[in-house]
Amino acid sequence: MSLRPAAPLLAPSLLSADFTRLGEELRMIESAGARVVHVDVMDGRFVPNITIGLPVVEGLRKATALPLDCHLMILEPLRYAADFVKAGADWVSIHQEADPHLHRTLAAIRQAGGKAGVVLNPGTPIETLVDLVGDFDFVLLMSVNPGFGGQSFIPRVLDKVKRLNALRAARGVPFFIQVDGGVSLKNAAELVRAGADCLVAGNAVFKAEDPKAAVAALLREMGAGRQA
Ligand SMILES: O=C(CO)[C@H](O)[C@H](O)COP(=O)(O)O
Ligand SMILES: [Co+2]
Repeated sequence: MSLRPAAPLLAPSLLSADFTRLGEELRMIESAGARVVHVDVMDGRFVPNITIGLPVVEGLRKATALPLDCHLMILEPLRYAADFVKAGADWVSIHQEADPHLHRTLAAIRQAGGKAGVVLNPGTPIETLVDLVGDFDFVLLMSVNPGFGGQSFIPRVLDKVKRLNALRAARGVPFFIQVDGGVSLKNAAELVRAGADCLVAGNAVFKAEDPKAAVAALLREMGAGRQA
């Protein structure tokens, strides 16, 4: 049994998209080959920014068949996590740093029918997840401090991906590893080689001169990383 999905996934982050044309942006990434959409939900409390909420997720659900990956950067995620699944999210991830009751919130996401993920800020060690292995479907490693798109990748996260990959192999449990923040053509292959299965990219896709070509180029790099 492989512990990783068949092919690495690219999840363009709508945070960097044109919010006046979200339907078109979805169609563009879909036709370019993206198979997941990343949706950054921020509450202005856990992070210093406010973005998307439940009504927008409901709208996105009607506009695309792609899985919606909702990254909740909110305090007290248990209050809303199942509601995001009901609104149309397929994957819901919650921050380790925002929730003292991770086990309960992960169970609520799964019970609502979603894939449950835990997110770790750059400074939060992977060892904090050891006693939850089996209770989540994926781990999202932040490679920037959450709150804003367009920041620079923090290089030491690469080693964190490797260590999480080793932990997965040692435990033999098939969760997938996602990386979010500052992903670009410069680091995509290396991240996949280190063990990442899903890369989130905002600016590298939507702020590129040719976003469709950027998706294709990132997917190519990721494929090369998997083969290496
Ligand atoms: O969670 C996030 C920020 O908190 C975003 O998903 C992330 O920053 C993606 O944007 P970029 O690829 O431009 O860094
Ligand atoms: Co995100």
